[in-house]
Amino acid sequence: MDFKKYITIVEDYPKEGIRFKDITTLMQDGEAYRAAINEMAEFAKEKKADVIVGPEARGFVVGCPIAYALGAGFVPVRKPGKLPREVISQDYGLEYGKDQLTLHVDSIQKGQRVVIADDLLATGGTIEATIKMVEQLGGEVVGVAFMIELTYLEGRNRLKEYDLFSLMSYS
Ligand SMILES: O=P(O)(O)OC[C@H]1O[C@H](OP(=O)(O)OP(=O)(O)O)[C@H](O)[C@@H]1O
Ligand SMILES: Nc1ncnc2[nH]cnc12
Repeated sequence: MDFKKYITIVEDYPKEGIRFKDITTLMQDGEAYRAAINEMAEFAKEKKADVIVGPEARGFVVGCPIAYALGAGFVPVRKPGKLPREVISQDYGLEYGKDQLTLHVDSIQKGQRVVIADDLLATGGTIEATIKMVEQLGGEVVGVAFMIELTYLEGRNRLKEYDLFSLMSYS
């Protein structure tokens, strides 16, 4: 399937100079959404993932259906103040800002095989911060999966040690 035809590019959003890749037009098409998730789920299955970890908010849209397809658990990574119990946290930078991510301390068991899923890889800051937290809890990151990779931001260079899957890329 030509997934790119379902993505809408929005110029200068949320800041001037950013070409925003909007996945909502893919999600609203049932066939395209299912086909995209199925391909990502196939990768996670090959990696024998026990748990899928996804960062708020678009990582939920991608990570939850992958977890469901595999019968694996889903663990949310959230922005500060959103998880109700004890968390670990990690600062990170974005293509258009700076933030912090958090993860429940008891969400990953030592030695669990973890695939991290998100809609898009830009600078890699979000995923790098997520990986650090998963590893801090003793999880083994066996793969990282994205719908979209922005190759010009070279996020992949920060993830050299990890098996990376992306459905489509923009250069
Ligand atoms: O590779 P990076 O430079 O870290 O950028 C990619 C991240 O940016 C977006 O999330 P955003 O923080 O905008 O949050 P949202 O999913 O809540 O919209 C996107 O969903 C990725 O998680
Ligand atoms: N260009 C972009 N489009 C959509 N989401 C993003 N997250 C970071 N950069 C992005």
